[in-house]
Amino acid sequence: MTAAEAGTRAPFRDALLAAHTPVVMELKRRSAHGADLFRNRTVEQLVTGYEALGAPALSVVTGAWFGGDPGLLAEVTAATRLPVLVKDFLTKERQLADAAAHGASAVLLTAGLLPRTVLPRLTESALALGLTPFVEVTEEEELSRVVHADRCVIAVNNKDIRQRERDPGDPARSHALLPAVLATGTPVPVSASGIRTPEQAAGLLTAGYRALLVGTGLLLHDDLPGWFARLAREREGTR
Ligand SMILES: O=P(O)(O)OC[C@@H](O)[C@@H](O)c1c[nH]c2ccccc12
Repeated sequence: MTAAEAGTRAPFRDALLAAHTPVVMELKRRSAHGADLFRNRTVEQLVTGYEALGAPALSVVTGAWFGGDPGLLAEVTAATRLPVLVKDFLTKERQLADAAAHGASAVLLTAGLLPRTVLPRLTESALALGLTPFVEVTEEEELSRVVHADRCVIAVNNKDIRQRERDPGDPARSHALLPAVLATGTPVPVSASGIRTPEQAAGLLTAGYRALLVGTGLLLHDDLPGWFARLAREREGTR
């Protein structure tokens, strides 16, 4: 698929809002510890598997820390019509334009790593390019820097990006920050990273998160239909 054809993709933010199974499913080649996560599967096989599970959107880690490379985005967007989020440490307008040119629908903006004035500027550039800013925070204070929250996805990262995500991650952070995230006015609060079990996932959705982002937990699980069936049952039980 060419980037022009990719214009038919649903906007990333809207896809999450409309999702039946609101889990952004991630393609990440390696864990922060260097463990192989693709496990001999091709991009195409992973994408097809995620689509069959009802993914509303995909995430692809292009950063070298996680075994990624810039070509991975084009491979993923060529394999799917789902909206795709690029996860990398993006700091420049040029990188956002490149992501858009390669078919991305959303870009990661890491609030804690960007200088105070840069986050608003990149948020505006992303919106002007038709990209959903996926703004990731780890602390309440970082939320005060967010602009245009109504047009952004705001995600709480349960892992510590300053430790290069080598910690296991704790969904308790998402539970603690939810009121502050909602107060920004984002329609799509997301909990990201370190979500391993369907029980954790259901707990976060029941608490009020509109969507989740899961990478390692899915990539290392051998019965994903079972994982999602369990998530559905857990959510049903709390309704
Ligand atoms: O594999 P996990 O624990 O489910 O996490 C996914 C995702 O959030 C993580 O890959 C990530 C979070 N922030 C990032 C920044 C760059 C690259 C990757 C990331």
